[in-house]
Amino acid sequence: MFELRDVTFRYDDRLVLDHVDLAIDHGELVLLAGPTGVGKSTLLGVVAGLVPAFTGGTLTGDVVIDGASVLEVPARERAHLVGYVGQNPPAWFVTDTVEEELAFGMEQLGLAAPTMRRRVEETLDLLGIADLRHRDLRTLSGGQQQRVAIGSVLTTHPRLLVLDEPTSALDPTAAEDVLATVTRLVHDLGVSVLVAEHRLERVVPFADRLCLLGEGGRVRVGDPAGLLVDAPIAPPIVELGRLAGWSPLPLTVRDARRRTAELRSRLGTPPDPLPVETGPTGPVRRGPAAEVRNLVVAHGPVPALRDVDLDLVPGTVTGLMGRNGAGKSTLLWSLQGRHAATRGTVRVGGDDPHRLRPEARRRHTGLVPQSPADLLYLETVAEECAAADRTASAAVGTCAGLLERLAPGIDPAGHPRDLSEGQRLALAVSIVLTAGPPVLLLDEPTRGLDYPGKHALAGILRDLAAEGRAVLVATHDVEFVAQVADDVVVLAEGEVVSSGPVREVVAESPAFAPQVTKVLGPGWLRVDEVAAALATSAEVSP
Ligand SMILES: Nc1ncnc2c1ncn2[C@@H]1O[C@H](COP(=O)(O)OP(=O)(O)OP(=O)(O)O)[C@@H](O)[C@H]1O
Ligand SMILES: Nc1ncnc2c1ncn2[C@@H]1O[C@H](COP(=O)(O)OP(=O)(O)OP(=O)(O)O)[C@@H](O)[C@H]1O
Repeated sequence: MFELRDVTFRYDDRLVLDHVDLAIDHGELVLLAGPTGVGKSTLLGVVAGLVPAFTGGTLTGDVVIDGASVLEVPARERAHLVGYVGQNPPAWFVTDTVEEELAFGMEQLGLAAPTMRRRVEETLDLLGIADLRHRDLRTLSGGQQQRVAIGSVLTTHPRLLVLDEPTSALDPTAAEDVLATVTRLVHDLGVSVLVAEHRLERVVPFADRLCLLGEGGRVRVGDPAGLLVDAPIAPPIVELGRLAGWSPLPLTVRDARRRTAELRSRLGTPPDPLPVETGPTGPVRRGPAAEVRNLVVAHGPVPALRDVDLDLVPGTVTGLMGRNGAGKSTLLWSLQGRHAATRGTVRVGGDDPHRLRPEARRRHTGLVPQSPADLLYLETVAEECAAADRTASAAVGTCAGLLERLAPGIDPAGHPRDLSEGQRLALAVSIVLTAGPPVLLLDEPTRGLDYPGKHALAGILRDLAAEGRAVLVATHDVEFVAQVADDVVVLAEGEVVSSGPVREVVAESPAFAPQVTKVLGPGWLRVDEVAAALATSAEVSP
């Protein structure tokens, strides 16, 4: 049994956790949720012994594991009790290769060699990374790194597993597999798990209880379905349930499907029926802002992209999806110019971006990288925003205005290093969007963002597209794609395996379908469409 007892934590003048009590039983999975920057990572850090030791700030209260206080036990010595996976796996890697990383924690615990060997093999299989075992950690894709990080704590068989946004870099299928693996440990070994996650749709089905952390640092803990009735954050399926007046709220697609007959009868046909084979309709599209033809890009012997064709059209938001390691980031960096084409061509605004100087590249494209900290180098948030406005010759306050829409309430005098993951991402996105180049590339831009933040980002990207920009978003967040994308391109092992209008592509593939499509069938993507259809049908038949 694990407990936080009356924990209060503050950074100087900012109260982050206010008299928090939380108990987690053996074999229980608790989901921690709350708005961007509210203090979820801080709470997990308290449990793992990182806060306040590595962050500063003042902590009162107690952290208890199996009846004994661990407050005075340093993080390193808590490692056999608490397995912690942070938000940015590469920052935590201590070795060079996948196998070494999986073994490292066990070596620290002094486990016998045969045990270590067995657990490494088991974990490689469990997480589907056996073929990566000898790879250099730095060359792995984001999702591959995430799996290794989770594997490296699983091998130590901790009593409590603490995971900070473990699924944000994982493709939908991998996310489900990893959570199922964790749940199996919970059940078989009685491990306790505390997971912080914004994508509630992914984790709620696995959660025994929900802990909601609100502004002001107060928590509410309880049964997920009960708490979500009026929680400020809710996955699409819960919003759908609230709209339809379902009680108790369904938390899984399966539960929701059983209740849809009545809702469907009120809904009529989907908003934008699947296009029939009559060719494109709608506004005439202009020529592409970026063109990729027969592109092959190899990192060493194995090509990461094989014969890829892609057009990015002004006025369009394109979602780029596909399994971990499918080649999404490689494609973005090829469009940006960092990667050279091994074969084939890339043209952005008519030029080969790889041959351009950095300033010229920036005029053509803006890229928000997977690790947003790479873009930040100044001392305060305000300085970053002012520099972004100056560089882009944008009106003073442009960048700060974008930031306020994405993640409200950030202290402009704060250091970017002290931002939460979602706040830092919002700042990086704001800086790139301030420049407003004709082609915008975003690599997994919803990490750390709560539902309102994602909604705001979707709105901003739609506005930029409406101004005539071409936007390409690589993401595993199927709900975000449903909100923002016109078209979707799916990569598999470096090849384009499907592309077209979002409604068609996601309806064809269960892995990429958002919850509303899974519940109501092809044609429906978002809760707001369902709400609009219900309003119309109420007008027609009062
Ligand atoms: N060293 C620090 N000094 C001052 N404030 C800090 C420091 N570290 C974090 N903060 C602030 O504390 C708050 C909580 O941050 P935390 O990372 O715990 O949030 P979070 O809920 O995990 O966010 P996200 O959803 O983005 O992951 C944020 O507002 C952040 O700006
Ligand atoms: N420097 C490198 N050396 C060897 N292989 C590499 C290197 N960089 C990337 N790769 C491999 O190329 C493939 C494509 O990687 P990429 O980062 O483009 O995938 P991704 O679709 O963005 O994945 P994710 O969704 O996990 O972020 C992966 O298998 C990755 O391991």
